[in-house]
Amino acid sequence: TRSTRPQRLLKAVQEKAMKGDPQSVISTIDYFCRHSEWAMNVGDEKGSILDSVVCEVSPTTALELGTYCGYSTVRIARLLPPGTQLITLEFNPAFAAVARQVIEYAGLHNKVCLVEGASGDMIPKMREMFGIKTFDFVFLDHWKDRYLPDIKLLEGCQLLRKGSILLADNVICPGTPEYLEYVRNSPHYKSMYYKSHLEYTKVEDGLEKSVFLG
Ligand SMILES: Cc1ncnc2c1ncn2[C@@H]1O[C@H](/C=C/CNC(=O)c2cc(-c3ccc(F)cc3)cc(O)c2O)C[C@H]1O
Ligand SMILES: [Mg+2]
Repeated sequence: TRSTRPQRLLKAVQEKAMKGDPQSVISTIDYFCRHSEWAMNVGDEKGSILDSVVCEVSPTTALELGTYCGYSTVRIARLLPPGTQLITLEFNPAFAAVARQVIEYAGLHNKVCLVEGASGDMIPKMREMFGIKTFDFVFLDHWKDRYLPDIKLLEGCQLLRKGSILLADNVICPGTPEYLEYVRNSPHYKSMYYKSHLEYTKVEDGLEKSVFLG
């Protein structure tokens, strides 16, 4: 049967990127998505903004919602100092299988824990599974209608602390109107918008960074 797009993306990484070199894995995926097949990775332009926020926060504990092929997982994990951990949630086993191999190829498996499951089920289990007290940084890039319920769940499970940073992809395209309205109007968040473009296109999109105020 015909391969899937994530499988073809993985093949490009295994054939063209340098094993153990996260930057070459990132560049290979960006080249593949720009010149062969578009895929819904955060991409190089928004990825640079993601990099700058991760470096600014330099989180000890980080959570990613929606691994997909592991592109942003590699972007984040490559910037984390030793002893820190990125937990990434993915409920599609086929995507998780590709992501595991992309993360492994980049040599970042010791910094990443990919958990197969739905965010709504797994978030309440974070403390018991990982001994996590709170998350310093959360990257949201999963189903857009799950952004708002999941941050309310993070709040409810006391997994955010004063100063925790949320960074959300696609707040313009495809768009996350309920989420934006909430983080921009709630007294519990200070929010700012980073204008950019939809990955590999000229269409406007952006990232919303929100600081939890407690
Ligand atoms: C609840 C939950 N738990 C765990 N994993 C979850 C989950 N919901 C989705 N996931 C996983 O995250 C991934 C989903 C990501 C959803 N992202 C998107 O739908 C998405 C779509 C576009 C886009 C823009 C314009 C267009 F014309 C077409 C597409 C661009 C993007 O950057 C995106 O992230 C894969 C899925 O299995
Ligand atoms: Mg996205």
